[in-house]
Amino acid sequence: MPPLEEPCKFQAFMNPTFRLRFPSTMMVFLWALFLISFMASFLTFVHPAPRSTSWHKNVRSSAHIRRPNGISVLVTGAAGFIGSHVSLALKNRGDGVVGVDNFDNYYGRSLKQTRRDLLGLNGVYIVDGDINDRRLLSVLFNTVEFTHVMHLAAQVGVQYAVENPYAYVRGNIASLVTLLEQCKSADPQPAVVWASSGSVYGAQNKVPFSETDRVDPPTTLYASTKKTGEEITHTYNRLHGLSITGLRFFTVYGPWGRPDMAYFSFIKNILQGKPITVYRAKNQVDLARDFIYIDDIVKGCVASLDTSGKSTGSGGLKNGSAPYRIFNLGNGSPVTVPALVTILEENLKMKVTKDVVDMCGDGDDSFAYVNISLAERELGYKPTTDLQTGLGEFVKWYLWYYGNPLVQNRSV
Ligand SMILES: O=C(O)[C@H]1O[C@H](OP(=O)(O)OP(=O)(O)OC[C@H]2O[C@@H](n3ccc(=O)[nH]c3=O)[C@H](O)[C@@H]2O)[C@H](O)[C@@H](O)[C@@H]1O
Repeated sequence: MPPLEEPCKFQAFMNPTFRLRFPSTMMVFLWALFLISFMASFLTFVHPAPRSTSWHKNVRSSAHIRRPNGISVLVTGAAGFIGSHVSLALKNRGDGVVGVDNFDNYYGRSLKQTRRDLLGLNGVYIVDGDINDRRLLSVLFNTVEFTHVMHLAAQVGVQYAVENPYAYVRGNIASLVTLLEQCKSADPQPAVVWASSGSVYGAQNKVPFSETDRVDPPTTLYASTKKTGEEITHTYNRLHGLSITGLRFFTVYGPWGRPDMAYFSFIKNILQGKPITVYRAKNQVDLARDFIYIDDIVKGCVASLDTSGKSTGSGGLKNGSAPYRIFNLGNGSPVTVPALVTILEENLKMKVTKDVVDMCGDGDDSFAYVNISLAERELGYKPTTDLQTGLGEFVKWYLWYYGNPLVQNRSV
């Protein structure tokens, strides 16, 4: 330590204009005090400290279990399409449910805020936060002893990945690891059920897709992040004893759905008298999807939670093997996009102009046809809503929620 009167080495690099005379001990103390308080207030702003008393009260009340042998679930992405439906179903049967959602504006916030408000009326509290925030997760897990985590938060959308690839790394990989790290360290550890994706099957020719098939190569970045998620969760199962169930959702649709998806954007254009774009695969083959109604997906999610088995680790160390499962959740009956459009036209009693565009390359999976026998056997999963009925329910909801522009001349 140089003698006090000698200017310390650090000052040799400071801009002469701001070079200070070597401060007295009191000055050093005051500077240090200032810097500590500045950093503390900055961190409080950027990383909010544990919430207020009312925040804890809301979280605890929302997590309260009201049925014998009920479960207490943290639902990530709870303001999302599937997340909001699953949260309500769990709450209605008497489970404890706490949601967390970052309310990102991928497809606008207002629909998410409305879903949040409706869940609030049903006793489900959604924390406005990002699961990449380790402090927030730590506070949540110190406030509630979650038995399960239903991880539905993700950056979704197949095409958007081309525009904003970084959102998929942060939303589907970084956030998954942050969440799993918290689950690993929790005592007791929760069981984890999370949203993988049917798109992991990529350009596979063997149909119908089965869980035992090799899943590569994925054809989109979105699918790659979901496939990576399956590898990462497998690691946390083997190393730390987390019970993991991955659900490969296919094309989920229904009331309160996602405006970025085809069925949703189609109805908007039809009602506004605008044309729609119908993509076709190479060789002018119609694209087909395994459309699955939201109520059937909710049953699959709840059954996965109920059969998850227990995580075995404590303090991050594994004590025996824990279940690792993957299930296809679809309908098992692919429908082409033109057929979907026809059903919408019949429901609306309107015709739409279709701009048919042939896709170049592998920017999308042309065909999705799924084998759901494993979920049927292990989860008692049985889809009951066909596309005609499901789309009818969606159209009714859409006209109720947005109003019918042909009637009220309201814009969506
Ligand atoms: O199966 C899945 O895992 C994925 O299903 C959907 O992805 P996708 O099937 O591509 O759903 P849409 O974006 O609604 O597209 C459905 C079909 O309509 C086609 N499409 C889409 C938009 C459009 O304007 N025209 C059109 O023909 C797409 O190419 C696709 O074949 C969801 O958006 C993903 O989050 C989900 O992970």
